[in-house]
Amino acid sequence: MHSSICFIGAGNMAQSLIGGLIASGYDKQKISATDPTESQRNSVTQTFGIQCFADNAQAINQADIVVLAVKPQTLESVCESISDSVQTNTPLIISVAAGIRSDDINRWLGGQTAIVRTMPNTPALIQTGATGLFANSFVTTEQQSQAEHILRAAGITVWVDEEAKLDAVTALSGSGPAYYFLFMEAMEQTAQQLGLDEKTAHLLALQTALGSAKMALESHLDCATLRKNVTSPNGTTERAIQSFENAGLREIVENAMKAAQNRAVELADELGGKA
Ligand SMILES: NC(=O)C1=CN([C@@H]2O[C@H](COP(=O)(O)OP(=O)(O)OC[C@H]3O[C@@H](n4cnc5c(N)ncnc54)[C@H](OP(=O)(O)O)[C@@H]3O)[C@@H](O)[C@H]2O)C=CC1
Ligand SMILES: O=C(O)[C@@H]1CCC=N1
Repeated sequence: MHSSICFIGAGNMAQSLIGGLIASGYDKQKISATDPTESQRNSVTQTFGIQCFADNAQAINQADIVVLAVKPQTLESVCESISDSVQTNTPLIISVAAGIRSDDINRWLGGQTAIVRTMPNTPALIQTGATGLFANSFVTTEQQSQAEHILRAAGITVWVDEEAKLDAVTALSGSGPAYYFLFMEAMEQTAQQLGLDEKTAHLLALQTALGSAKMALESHLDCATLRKNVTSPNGTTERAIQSFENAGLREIVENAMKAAQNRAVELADELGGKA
C-alpha cells in the first residue's frame, strides 16, 4: 500500500513530481497538495485528479510524507506554521528547496524531525528526472527507502554523503534543464536564420538533444570521444567546435555552474543560519 503524500506548494516542481508519481502508477487518492491560490488548486485538481487544500496544517494531518515544495524565501514561515502538526503527526519531511539546509528546516519545524533534503528537476514530470538526496540523522532506514521510492518514480536518484554536495547537484541537474533549454532555444533561432522554418528548426534541435543524451547514456564511450566521432578532420563540426572553444565555452559553463552553486550557499546563509 502506498504512503500518503502531501505536497506543500503546488507549483512547477511539485507538479512535475506529482505527474511523475502518477505516471509510475502511484495511487492518486494517496497524493494531495496545498496552495494559497484557488485557481492553482483547481488547475492541479483538474490536471492530476488529486485533492488540493488551502490550509497546510489541515492537509498534513493525515500525511505519512510531507514534501516541502515552496520557494526557499517562503520556507521558514511555512515550516513554522505547520510545526505543531509535524510534531504531533511526525511525518517524514522531504524538502526540494534549493540551498536551505536540513538543520534550519529541522529548527523551524520544532526539532527532532526526519528530513530528507533533495534536489530534483522538472523532467520528473516525464519520469526522466534526476534527484540528489541527503538524509539528516533523524531519518530511519525505512524512511530513507520511502524517500528513494518516491523520487525514483520520477527518474534516477543519487544519495550524497555530505549535505553541501546538494548545492553542486543543484548547479548540475537541478538548474541543468534550463541550460539545455537555453541551448536548444539558441540553436532553433540560428537554424531559422540559416533558412529553416520554425517547425523544422524546433524538431531537429530537440531530436538532436534527445539523440545525443540517449546515445551518451547507452554508449561505453565518454562524451569527449563521442564528440570527436562527430568531428571530421577539417569538416563542418570542427569549425563549429573551434568557434565554441575560441569563445571560451568551457569557462562560460564553469562560471555559470559556480554562480548557481554560490547562489545556493547564499540562499542558505540569507534565509537560514550560517553553516
Ligand atoms: N522549478 C525547478 O526546476 C526546481 C525547483 N526546486 C525547488 O522547488 C521549490 C518550488 O519551486 P517552483 O515549483 O519552481 O516554484 P513555484 O513558485 O512554481 O511553486 C511554489 C508554489 O508554492 C505556493 N505557495 C506559496 N506560499 C505558500 C504557502 N504558504 N503554502 C503553500 N504553498 C505556498 C506558490 O503559490 P503562489 O504562486 O500562489 O504564491 C506556488 O504555487 C523551490 O524551493 C525550488 O528551489 C528544486 C528543483 C528544481
Ligand atoms: O532556480 C532555482 O532556484 C531552482 C532550483 C533549481 C532549479 N530551479
